Amino acid sequence: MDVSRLLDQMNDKQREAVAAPTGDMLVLAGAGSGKTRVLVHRIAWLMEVENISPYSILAVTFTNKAAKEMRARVERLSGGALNAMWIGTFHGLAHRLLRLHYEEASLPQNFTIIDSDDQYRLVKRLLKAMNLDEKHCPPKQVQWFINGNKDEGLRAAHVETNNDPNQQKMKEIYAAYEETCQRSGLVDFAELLLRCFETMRDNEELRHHYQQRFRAILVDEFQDTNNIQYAWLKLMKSPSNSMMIVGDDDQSIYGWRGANVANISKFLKDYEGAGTTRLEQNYRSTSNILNAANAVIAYNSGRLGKDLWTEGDEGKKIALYAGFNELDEARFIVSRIKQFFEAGNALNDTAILYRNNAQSRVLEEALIHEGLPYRIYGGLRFFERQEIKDALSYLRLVNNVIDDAAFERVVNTPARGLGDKTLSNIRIFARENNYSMWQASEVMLNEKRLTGRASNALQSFINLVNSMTENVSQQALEKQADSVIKGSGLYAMYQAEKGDKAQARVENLQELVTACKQFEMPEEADGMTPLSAFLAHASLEAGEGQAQADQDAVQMMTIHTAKGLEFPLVVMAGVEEGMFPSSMSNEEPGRMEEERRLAYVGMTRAMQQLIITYAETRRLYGQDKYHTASRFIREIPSEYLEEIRLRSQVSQPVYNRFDSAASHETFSDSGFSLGQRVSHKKFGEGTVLNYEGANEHARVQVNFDDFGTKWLMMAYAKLSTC
Ligand SMILES: Nc1ncnc2c1ncn2[C@@H]1O[C@H](COP(=O)(O)OP(=O)(O)OP(=O)(O)O)[C@@H](O)[C@H]1O
Ligand SMILES: [Mg+2]
Repeated sequence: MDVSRLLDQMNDKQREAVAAPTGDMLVLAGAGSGKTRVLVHRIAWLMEVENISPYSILAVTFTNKAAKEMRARVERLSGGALNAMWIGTFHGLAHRLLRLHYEEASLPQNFTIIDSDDQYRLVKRLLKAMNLDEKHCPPKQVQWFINGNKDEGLRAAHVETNNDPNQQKMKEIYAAYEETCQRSGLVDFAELLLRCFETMRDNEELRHHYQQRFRAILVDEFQDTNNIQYAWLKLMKSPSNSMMIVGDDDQSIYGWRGANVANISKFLKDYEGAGTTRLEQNYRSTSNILNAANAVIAYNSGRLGKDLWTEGDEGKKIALYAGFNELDEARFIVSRIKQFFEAGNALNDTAILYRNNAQSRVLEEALIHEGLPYRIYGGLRFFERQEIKDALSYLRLVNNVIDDAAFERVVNTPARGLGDKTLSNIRIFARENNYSMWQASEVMLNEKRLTGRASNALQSFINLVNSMTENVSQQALEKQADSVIKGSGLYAMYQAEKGDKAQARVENLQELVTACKQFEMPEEADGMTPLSAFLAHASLEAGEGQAQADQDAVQMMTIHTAKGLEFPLVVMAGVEEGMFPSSMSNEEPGRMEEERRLAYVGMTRAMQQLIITYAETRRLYGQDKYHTASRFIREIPSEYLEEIRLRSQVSQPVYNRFDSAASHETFSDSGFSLGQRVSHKKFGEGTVLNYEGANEHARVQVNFDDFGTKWLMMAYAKLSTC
């Protein structure tokens, strides 16, 4: 049997781990040192050398994408399909076990999995049934409470309330929620893990069966396991099987969701015979990138300590660009990606990483503008996001009340007590009389065809849209968006919710106002109102840009989503204080160090080139905010950095150390530069935001104090400096 290929292209330490005698083992190593590669080769080794059947292997990883990739890599190495092998995420594997053993788990055979939105709705219904006010018990907070306890393995009956009335109330709701789910056969994500754990814990026969079946358990990204996941792994473990865990304490980035990096030391304590292998050579990144990342993470305390080095080339320095604003930043990023692409690289090899999903919008627009296809992972494109579609639907109604799709979407969002029955009556009446839903509603109200409650709810919706139409249609576009988002109750609805998802929705709504502010009327919009031109832009954009399934495309995602992946060119965008680290990281102990680990994860995704950008002013929540470079940039020794600066004729206010020479990219020969104050005969004074083209084709974008943002032809604009 030739197993040398399993040890090819491996250093001594890696080989040691792949070919170790069976036993428990920890591989603790920094980014790009080949942990995942070792794990994949170890699986093949166990099958071929230790004669362990694929049926007896259990491999766990963090995302479905990673699980799929891992299976493909093992199958390639061992040359055949391995259907009997269990590879999956914790949730996926727990689901599989519960389907197989629903009886032991006390679940109906056809139990239903509910996602976070379903869970939210269920909690809301429950609160109503219990006569509890959502103001005092916000549904998101209830969800947070339930899931947090489940992640710690606590049922309602186990929750300690310390006689705190608030906690007691939460506990009561949790108990009622458990009862409802059990009665209706519903299982939420946290329940998958907890129920699976309990089933294995309480059923000795079943536990023994799996302990014997799974002779080898392997876990990737172990640093992000939470307590219930670790407890479940422990149940699967017996003295006769072995467990290999690989991880990196410096890449633990899910603490905010209950992940517990201390599980690594717990593992070593729980399994005393476990050996530890440290991999220290990085094969992914150039030495400039790696040294910079090492320097940043060195600012954290309490690390398990690792030395990471590379034999790789020094490579290019990390390019650092300070955009004048977020538009300038996006334009720079896209131009660099274009250069990389034109030099013969694939777009698939480029990734733009950001801290929050809301940051994608400006980048998406810049990519579309340049005709570069892109793909967003782990999230929807901006104009397809639920809250954005809700807000746009209100704007669509303001623009045109007979828009039925918009009507249907928001007539009961936020909830105003309109039931399915009433809506279906309106639909039927509209169809029979060839009315739009809006017209049908008005007629039905006039003719008193609806019951009191439904009629009040519908009337309040009609009044709301009417008053929006009257009050806002004369305002500037971004004012219209702002009034509609607030007036509709959407903003308040998401703001009242707790949790990161709701927070992201609030940010996205604010970003929509910014999008309106930055919107420029295209030439073909002649005669259209700004609102209808913007709505056309939003729906066109929703259908544009996003790449086809296997099309070469720029990869866009949050840094969290990029964990474990690698790309030749990585751009980290929006690396500013307040954005990254996020402004909330000062509030909770340990959050700042978690943000720094996130910076480390982001930087170490880059193989050949890393570009870090930030914007000195950023329009956030409708206001221009001055930002300074992130502390993480300042933590990179300057020898690894190259600041991208071109000539400039104006000096900027000094916001940070990179501004000392204050020379933003300028457009040659025009005599103007970004950020400069200029004056126009008709529009008055403003600030230069952007430019494109050259000579007689040059266009300049100016944000006029009284007229908003406009693109002007340089040749005709006759701008003067102020
Ligand atoms: N001995 C080796 N020789 C050549 N290339 C290697 C070697 N070991 C790993 N690599 C390559 O280095 C890159 C990083 O490996 P891998 O993704 O396994 O690292 P990792 O430690 O899992 O990283 P992360 O912490 O980001 O998950 C991959 O492209 C891999 O193929
Ligand atoms: Mg990995």
